[in-house]
Amino acid sequence: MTRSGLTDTIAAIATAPGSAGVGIVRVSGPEALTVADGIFSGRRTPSRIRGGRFVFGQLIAADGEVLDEGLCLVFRRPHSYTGEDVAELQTHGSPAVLGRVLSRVLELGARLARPGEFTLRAYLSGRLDLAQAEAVLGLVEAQTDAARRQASLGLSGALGTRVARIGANITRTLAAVQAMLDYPEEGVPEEDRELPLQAAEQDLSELVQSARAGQVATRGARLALIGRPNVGKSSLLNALLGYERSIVTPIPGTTRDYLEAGVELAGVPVTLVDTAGIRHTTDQVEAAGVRQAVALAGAADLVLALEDGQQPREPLPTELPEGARVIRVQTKADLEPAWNDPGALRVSAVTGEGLPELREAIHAALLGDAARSEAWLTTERQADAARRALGHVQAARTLPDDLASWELEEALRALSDLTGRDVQEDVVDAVFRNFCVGK
Ligand SMILES: Nc1nc2c(c(=O)[nH]1)N(C=O)[C@@H](CNc1ccc(C(=O)N[C@@H](CCC(=O)O)C(=O)O)cc1)CN2
Ligand SMILES: Nc1nc2c(ncn2[C@@H]2O[C@H](COP(=O)(O)OP(=O)(O)OP(=O)(O)O)[C@@H](O)[C@H]2O)c(=O)[nH]1
Ligand SMILES: [Mg+2]
Repeated sequence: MTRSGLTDTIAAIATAPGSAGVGIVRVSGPEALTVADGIFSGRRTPSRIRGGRFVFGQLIAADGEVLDEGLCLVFRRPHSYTGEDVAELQTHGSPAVLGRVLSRVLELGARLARPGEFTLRAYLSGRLDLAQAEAVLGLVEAQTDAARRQASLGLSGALGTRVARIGANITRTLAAVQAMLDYPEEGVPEEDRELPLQAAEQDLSELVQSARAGQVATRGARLALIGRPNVGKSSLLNALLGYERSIVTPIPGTTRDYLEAGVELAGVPVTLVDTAGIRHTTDQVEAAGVRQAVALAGAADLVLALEDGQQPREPLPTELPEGARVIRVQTKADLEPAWNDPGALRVSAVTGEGLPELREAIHAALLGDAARSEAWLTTERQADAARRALGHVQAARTLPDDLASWELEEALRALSDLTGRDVQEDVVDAVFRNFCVGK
């Protein structure tokens, strides 16, 4: 996508394909209002409508046929989403009406917008930074409330504010370091050099940690139920789902193959994975299931490690993968417990006791403090920039002044990549390629 096309007037259907009460064709660019003049007939022609106002009228084809009745809503630059003149033609929302309106608009001189081009123009006119543009995409694609929430925070510019604060701290240290290099005899108070950098490091590492939660909220998480045979894995999966998905019997070794089911937990799309009970066995089929269970635990974002609350404790014959996030669960809480461990959540799949606490713990493990955070990193591109900035800040804290100064400059460059103020064109193109036409 080149930036030279900004003199073009672009148009697209802005609403989803299919039938709906209302549909919108959006036109943006220097000729937007004169293009709208050619199709819309009402009390005022579009180029005479004031910004922020709408007029009711008819949409007219080239041969004079009335295509539909509708509204023309006008925005005047720079007070529009794109920062350009914009006319919205709001019609009844059928593909037939919208298709005719769009082709008339194209005949009148607009060109079909490329994917994301309206938002690209908002970015190029300085109305949105790149992280906000990514948040727009997140809002359009949000499938859950958690995804919507973080995208909405991103669009508000909260991330930009936070990044600016980090940048200001790094700049303060950079100034102090450079002053020390230039006038070594004068000396610089430690709080001007060390404290802002500490704050920046703290802020950046929180941001980097929020990236995992941000991606979990958008893409969802895999949660594996692991434990010895008969501890109640399949029963707990069914209880979390609210329906009988997995077979439950009193016979140990009931689940042999793994099984997946989707559910929304605390606003996050979660895939629950039921697995074979882990034990040493000579049965080849069961042994394959056991190997699979261990592998599934390794691939999961979170492991629920279940132990039978009513049986004497017996450790798993295999170690859980290193680094796995684990919630320990003591099952069958409705029965007399055979052991006590404050580190395990007591849950009953039969009475539902402990389920709310378990859901809460899952939410906390998946989203953690990021759930309350002011701004999250939502894309791998942002996470990468934040990690690079953090690496340079950490390096600067250990290096002598001349080298530290270079690291700090690199950190500032990585930060500006994050919100995308002066980034390379190919980075911008990669972001907007993911959009749909009309956004
Ligand atoms: N009909 C319609 N609904 C929509 C959009 C749209 O383009 N059209 N949006 C598109 O994504 C979103 C809203 N985003 C928008 C952001 C800024 C402006 C805008 O005109 N801003 C001007 C004027 C502000 C004001 O009057 O207070 C400005 O900021 O100067 C419009 C929509 C969601 N709903
Ligand atoms: N009272 C009580 N019984 C439970 C509870 N959860 C499971 N059970 C019983 O424990 C037995 C085993 O339950 P499952 O859910 O099949 O256990 P599992 O861990 O999936 O077992 P495998 O698939 O064989 O590894 C069944 O008889 C269940 O009815 C519970 O919370 N309370
Ligand atoms: Mg089972």
